Amino acid sequence: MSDLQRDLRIAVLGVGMMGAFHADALATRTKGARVVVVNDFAAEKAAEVAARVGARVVEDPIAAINAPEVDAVLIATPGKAHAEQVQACLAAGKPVLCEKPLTTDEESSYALVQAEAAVGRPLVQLGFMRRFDAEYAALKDLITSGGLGNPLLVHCTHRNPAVPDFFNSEFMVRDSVVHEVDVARFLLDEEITSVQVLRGVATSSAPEGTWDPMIVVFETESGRIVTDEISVRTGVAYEVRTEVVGETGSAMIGLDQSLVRTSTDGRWGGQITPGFVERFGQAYDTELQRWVAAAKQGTIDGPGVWDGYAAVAVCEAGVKAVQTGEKVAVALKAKP
Ligand SMILES: NC(=O)c1ccc[n+]([C@@H]2O[C@H](COP(=O)([O-])OP(=O)(O)OC[C@H]3O[C@@H](n4cnc5c(N)ncnc54)[C@H](O)[C@@H]3O)[C@@H](O)[C@H]2O)c1
Ligand SMILES: O[C@H]1[C@H](O)[C@@H](O)[C@H](O)[C@@H](O)[C@H]1O
Repeated sequence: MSDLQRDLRIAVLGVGMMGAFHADALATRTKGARVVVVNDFAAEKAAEVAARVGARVVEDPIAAINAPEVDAVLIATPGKAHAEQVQACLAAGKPVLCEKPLTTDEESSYALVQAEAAVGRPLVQLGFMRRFDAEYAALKDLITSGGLGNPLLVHCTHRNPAVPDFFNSEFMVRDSVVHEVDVARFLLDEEITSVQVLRGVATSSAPEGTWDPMIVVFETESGRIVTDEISVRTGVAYEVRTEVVGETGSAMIGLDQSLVRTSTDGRWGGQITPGFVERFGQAYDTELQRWVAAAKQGTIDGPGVWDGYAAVAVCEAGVKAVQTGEKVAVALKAKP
């Protein structure tokens, strides 16, 4: 049987909330894929997921990547573990789907850009799943086809109902705002050149010293402005909206994607998606299916290592902007 005919054999690293979701999707909903190795620092989580998907546990993450039966790797460990694990995938020449953020600092992200360039082919795909969401794809098509005229402004809203206390303002930028950084780059097809963060009154549920919500303002190479409201403790639901204002029209997505309006007892109402799995379920599945098909051919099909690096560089400037209240310039290094 040729490589393209048999299932892609995957190692999943980190089977917490996101990794367990991806492992189940690979095992049950993705064509041509098989999870053969599971790794997690928490042995009981690894054992539970491995038993469910019919894989074996490998206790060391680097050994899991290098296991001879593994063709490709999905990394869903926390961001601070990504640099070493993605490097190991590149060293082994194995395609990898790495959850965002690529790493937690610009230098280590750029080292991965260089390491992939040394390999000579794209192997690293980033988990910016919004690019695979039907609404974001339609918005991108509308812009590309000229349906809004020249895009002038992008307004984003990103609200999570609740997060753990370690989610301080810096983490909000690196882990949450990173999605809008990629959305802006994807929709406008240009780099971000500066970041400013407006820090207002914080919600009483935020820990001392954490600005939640914040308004992040980006400028792009051509001078366009992108705004992002990031709120992670609304206590309400998962709300992700994006509006593009162009010269001849505007378009907004995420308004009521799952809002089934019901009318009973003289009242009307609906439900907002409670979390990212409900909102982006289709996007995660499409992302995985396309990655599996590409990885079988030894490549990627989606945002790559440069997109991961650029997003981390913008977020690093964003962290400085949070700390200082100043507008901070983004200077990307050379693209190999
Ligand atoms: N694309 C999305 O919408 C989305 C949603 C949620 C999380 N994420 C990303 O997925 C990643 C994981 O987030 P999560 O919410 O699932 O976190 P989590 O804490 O629920 O899970 C992380 C798991 O990794 C394990 N782990 C930690 N360090 C490890 C290491 N060095 N090697 C092996 N295992 C290790 C932990 O024991 C834990 O089980 C993060 O990068 C996060 O930003 C993306
Ligand atoms: O890791 C999660 C995930 O990326 C979600 O999509 C985002 O809404 C959260 O803010 C973030 O913390």
